[in-house]
Amino acid sequence: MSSLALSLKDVKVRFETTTLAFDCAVSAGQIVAVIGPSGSGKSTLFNVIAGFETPEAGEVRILGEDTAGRMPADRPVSFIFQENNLFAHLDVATNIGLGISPSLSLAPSDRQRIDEALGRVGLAGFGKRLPPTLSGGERQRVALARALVRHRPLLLLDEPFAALDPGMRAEMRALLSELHAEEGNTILMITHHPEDVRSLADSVLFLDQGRIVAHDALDRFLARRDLKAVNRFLGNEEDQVRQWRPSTR
Ligand SMILES: Nc1ncnc2c1ncn2[C@@H]1O[C@H](COP(=O)(O)OP(=O)(O)OP(=O)(O)O)[C@@H](O)[C@H]1O
Repeated sequence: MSSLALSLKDVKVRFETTTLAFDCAVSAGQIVAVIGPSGSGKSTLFNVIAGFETPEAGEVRILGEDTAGRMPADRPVSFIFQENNLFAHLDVATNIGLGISPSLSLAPSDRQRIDEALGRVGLAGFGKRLPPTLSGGERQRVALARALVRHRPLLLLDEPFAALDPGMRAEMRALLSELHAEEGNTILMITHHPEDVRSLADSVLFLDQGRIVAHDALDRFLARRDLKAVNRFLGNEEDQVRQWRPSTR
């Protein structure tokens, strides 16, 4: 049996008007697409895993360790959002350096790691640039470089390519796929885009009304017809479902 990167057991989050409940187990090394209708709880799930939201009950384990009481910075997790991942007034190298040391006490070897990470994401020589002078795709590459130098085993991506044009989205997917092959990390990715799912995901976590109602290998998930919420989300027609299905990988 493969080891677990993540497990949530009887986790409950209560907001004023709604309660969310999460149970799941994710094997190490997987890329998991997190999908579901708006308001189904995808961001809340990520906030619980990253430690930005404290559940009122239940257990969140990352690599087998209970995360109770552990601050976000102390969790073995990196997070990339749709936008605003970078400090606008700090240059690119410094933004990446924060991934190594939040107090920016960087040794010469760390500077070398930053340069290597920049090269790895196709941004060699960009270290002195300020984020507002970069394109959206370049900024997301910097965010990926910062995640790279952190070497955290769990990477959470919340619509990381949403603001990019289709060409850049495809480039970022390819880059993410390469980095995943090198790092062997576990990736959870919230996305609304079928092409993200079909080109990257091993499995799908599907949320509806604050619950994880399905967690299946991608092919199995797309073959499901037993859940109304999934049918509603994917559409009933075969050509609607087909856009989520990998053709060649
Ligand atoms: N801080 C909060 N206070 C009160 N309710 C909240 C809070 N955060 C989320 N919720 C509620 O919890 C539910 C799940 O929200 P969440 O943002 O996790 O959904 P989502 O699936 O990420 O949605 P979207 O795809 O639209 O971003 C929603 O009903 C939302 O209104």
